[in-house]
Amino acid sequence: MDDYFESSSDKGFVAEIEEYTDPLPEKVQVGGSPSYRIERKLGKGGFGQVYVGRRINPPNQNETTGPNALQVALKFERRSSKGCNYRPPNEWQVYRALGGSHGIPHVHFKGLQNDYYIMVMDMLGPSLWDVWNNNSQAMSIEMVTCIAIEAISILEKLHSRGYVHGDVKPENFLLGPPGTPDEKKLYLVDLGLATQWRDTFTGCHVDYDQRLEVFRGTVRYASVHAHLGRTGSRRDDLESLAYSLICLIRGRLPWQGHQGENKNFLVCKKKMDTSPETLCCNCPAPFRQFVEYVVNLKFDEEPDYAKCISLFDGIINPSPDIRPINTEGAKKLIYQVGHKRGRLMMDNDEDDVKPKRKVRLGQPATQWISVYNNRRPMMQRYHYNVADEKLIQHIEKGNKDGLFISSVASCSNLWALIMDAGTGFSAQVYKLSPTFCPKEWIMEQWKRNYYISAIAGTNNESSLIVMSKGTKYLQQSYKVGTSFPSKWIKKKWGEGFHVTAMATSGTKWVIVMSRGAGFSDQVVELDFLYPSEGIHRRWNNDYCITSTAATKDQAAIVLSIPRRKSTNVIQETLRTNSFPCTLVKDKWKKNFYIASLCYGRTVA
Ligand SMILES: Nc1ncnc2c1ncn2[C@@H]1O[C@H](COP(=O)(O)OP(=O)(O)OP(=O)(O)O)[C@@H](O)[C@H]1O
Repeated sequence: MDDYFESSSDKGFVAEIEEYTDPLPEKVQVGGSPSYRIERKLGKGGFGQVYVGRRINPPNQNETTGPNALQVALKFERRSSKGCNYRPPNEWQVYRALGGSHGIPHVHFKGLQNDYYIMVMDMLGPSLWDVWNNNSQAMSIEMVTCIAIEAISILEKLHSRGYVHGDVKPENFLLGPPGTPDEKKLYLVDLGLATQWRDTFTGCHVDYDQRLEVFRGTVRYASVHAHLGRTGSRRDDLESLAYSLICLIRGRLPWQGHQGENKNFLVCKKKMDTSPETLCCNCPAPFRQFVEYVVNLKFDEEPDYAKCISLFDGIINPSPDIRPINTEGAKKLIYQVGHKRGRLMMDNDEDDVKPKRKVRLGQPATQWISVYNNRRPMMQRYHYNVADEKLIQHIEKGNKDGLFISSVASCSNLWALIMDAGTGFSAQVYKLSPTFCPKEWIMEQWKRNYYISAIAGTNNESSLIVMSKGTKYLQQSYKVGTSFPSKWIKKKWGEGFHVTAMATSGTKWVIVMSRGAGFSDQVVELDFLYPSEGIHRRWNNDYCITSTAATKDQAAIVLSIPRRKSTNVIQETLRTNSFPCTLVKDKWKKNFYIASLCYGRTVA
């Protein structure tokens, strides 16, 4: 029997900066391109590095863009880098699909030379981050407004081709080369993290998933869903754009400055805790409305790009010619949509962009989360607000009536106890312990073939552990951590274990995993609020909730597919400020019985 007591140090995946030791080739010529000499460095990112390439034998005519241009941008990625892993970079394929479409630079040649994958692309100008930085770290509202509407149109185009960018940020928006007719044009570069939101063959939206251990993107601008490892979709690019715009106006985002191994968690928590009003203070109202709209988008919802653009109508200079950024793309988009509807401009009053529900109010709420399973009638009993010394009475009475404990939870250091006749257990022991998880006692019971079947912890570290005989489990293991141990769970899934119980104590988590749990698959929904959308999507895919736990910051819901498909469970959930006494009775009348219970974070 193995157990784990170390605190977890799970960190999201962040692109690692690579240091290059191999020299770059002196002369670049790939895929039938002209030969270039490498000049100054343009920038260095996560995986690649970008240089100016100047033609060695330039033709007489001086072209600024296109395959014959005198100067090009050369993006190098080492073959052995993490991003490539001896295969052409993902970015190549995305540029093949998108290069040259509105707001995406042309890639003219690409190929492998020496140890490098090299991409030859149109040379562009400074990034928005450079412009902001060179202007004493400031940018006018007028400029940011133009960027907003043009960037939305670029994203619309990119999304319409089935891709999401995955790393929208000021550093990845470039202007055209200074002193050329394109100097006011906006471009989006770095397609290295782009993924498809639409399946090429079926044309359907890709499936929703949450893989907590995966983080791709840039912490400062990442959407909350990206932090939480959810499959990227169109809403994420728009959320990152919103953060980029606010950062350009305000110079700073409220979640900057966090460091250390918990950075990802703290930044994400702050994003959830910051209301659109607070985030957008000192910004014109359309920016707040844009934030409210994008943070409320569903996973597969098609954003209304034209409406987003029209939010900024009132604060943009009506004359496009004197705008600091070329907004041709935005104009075209509004025109197309207007045309479809038989008019040129959107009528803002008709159906305004309003959030359907407010998910981020900046006020954390803590509630009871109770889960009910539809099953054959049985006796179930609940007790709540139970003090330590009263526990024994309730448990003994329940046992006498043929009931075993099925769930336990804690609120304000008092216990909630669910006992019922349908557990299938043959014997049960419990321990009320002043420490979170009393290792010796648990090991002792494991030796006697009892397995943990329910567990709860209070804010002051005491815990109630229930261990039972007659479970299906073959082996059990648990881990206590100061953050949700997603990596450990993933590892144990690989060894045939499934989560069978969870609890929290303050900010600590304990996860119990068992072999032989009778599940064919399992997923975790973790969020800074009750993950309603994720739960519904999982329910639609035959998962049902099998464990819940929450801290004052986060709620974790484990959902599983039973191995025996005949077990067709119908589930309902409730979130209530006080213990749902009368509601439970209503559920019983309909043959729904409490299957899981916890107290913690529900809405932000
Ligand atoms: N076509 C271009 N013309 C001019 N400068 C460019 C061009 N492409 C990239 N750059 C510069 O190089 C920087 C890094 O490029 P890019 O983002 O494509 O690389 P990356 O390694 O994928 O970076 P990261 O993933 O960290 O954002 C950009 O921020 C920009 O300053």
